[in-house]
Amino acid sequence: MSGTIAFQQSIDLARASRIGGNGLPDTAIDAAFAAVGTALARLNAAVEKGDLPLVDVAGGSDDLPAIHGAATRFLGASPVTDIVVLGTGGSSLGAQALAQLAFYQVPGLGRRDEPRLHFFDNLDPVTFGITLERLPLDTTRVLAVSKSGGTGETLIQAITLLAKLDEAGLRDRAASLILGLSEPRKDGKAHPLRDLLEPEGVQFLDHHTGIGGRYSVLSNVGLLPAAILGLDIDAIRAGARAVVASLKDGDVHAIQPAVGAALNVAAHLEGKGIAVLMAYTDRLERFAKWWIQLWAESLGKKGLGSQPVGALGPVDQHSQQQLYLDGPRDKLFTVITLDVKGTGPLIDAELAARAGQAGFAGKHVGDFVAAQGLAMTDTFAANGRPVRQIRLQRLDEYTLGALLAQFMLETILTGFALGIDPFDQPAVEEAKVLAKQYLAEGRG
Ligand SMILES: O=P(O)(O)OC[C@H]1O[C@](O)(CO)[C@@H](O)[C@@H]1O
Repeated sequence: MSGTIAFQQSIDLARASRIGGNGLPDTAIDAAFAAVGTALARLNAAVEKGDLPLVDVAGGSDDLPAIHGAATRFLGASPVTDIVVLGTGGSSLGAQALAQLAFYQVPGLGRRDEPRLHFFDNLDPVTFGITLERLPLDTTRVLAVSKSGGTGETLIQAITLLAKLDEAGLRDRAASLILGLSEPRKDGKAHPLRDLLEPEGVQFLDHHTGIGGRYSVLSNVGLLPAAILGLDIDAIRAGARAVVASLKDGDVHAIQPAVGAALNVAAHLEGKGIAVLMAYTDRLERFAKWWIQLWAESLGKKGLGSQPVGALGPVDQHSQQQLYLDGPRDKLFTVITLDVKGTGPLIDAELAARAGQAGFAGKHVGDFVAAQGLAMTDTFAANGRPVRQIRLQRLDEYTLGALLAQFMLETILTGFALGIDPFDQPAVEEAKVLAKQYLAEGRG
């Protein structure tokens, strides 16, 4: 039996019938649901045939003991002060989204406990150089992730790190300090990351060959770092499983990824070219980053697709709200709120009165944030800006697993419904190849 879906979704305030003429007309939403119904049948048939391993993995649990075991071996017996994850795009962003549950890079707070966590998904000579100097290498563990094994950034980081170990007299310990995660070597073919690290004795876990990087968060790519951080990966999967199981529920209007896809398809039909995801919790800041890659790389093809924008509430109310409410009517908004009423520090009544804010008195910080999320949603609607609401009771592993599954499935269904292949990314190769050529030629 599958569990309950960890969030509530409503598209009511996206409808023109609710918010006026600039909302999405029912005719567009009905047409979108018809297209998504066909897309859903295609998706379910592909799952049935075993052609969509990402869905099997998201809904399964057989591989979890192996991931737990790998996490234990990775940490080893001696104390670990720092964990470095090398990898970019889909080899990093999903793990970062999960790591925010353990307060990784949460704005204004960050993670204070050891092991410290470093995701090097962007290549910056200054940042990487300084961190390499500062890292206590003998108590650092490195996870090098790349589906293809050929990504320049990841390779350069791995090469320089290996050289640093050498310099520190630790190269003979590379096998216990580094773990790789990549596709298996194909017969007779070069595999740059394995070719680099395996001669040092570095072990590799296999990246599922049938799961693209941006869809890999619920595989060992996201769950190994999560397990290393002590997150409950079984609960992450359980949350995802509930969403996956709902795909067979029958009524397309009640299947949450299908509802989300229909909304986006309707927005497409109405010429809204920008999708904004605004979450009212710091711990979903990386989730938005993860979704941006998922959405952009999956759907931005052949002149189609919408521009994903990540926003954080309430801070972006003080940055982008003016444009959102009064700028071009080209956006579909998704507001994710967390039930934070009654949580956080109490606002002292006397001090609130002194600041002339009697309305703050006796309230909690969470009461204000909850009021802001609702006020923002209602203001979108009042200004005729279509907005989808996703409400979370709590933010934990189960909920995040559900959200990750929801947004991956919604993306696939949107692609299928619009006639876009959501699994390839033909355009990204060009600049990658050129960059390696320019590097060899000394250009830049
Ligand atoms: O996991 P890899 O093969 O290193 O690729 C990293 C990222 O680079 C891309 O290929 C884009 O350049 C993404 O699709 C992918 O997630």
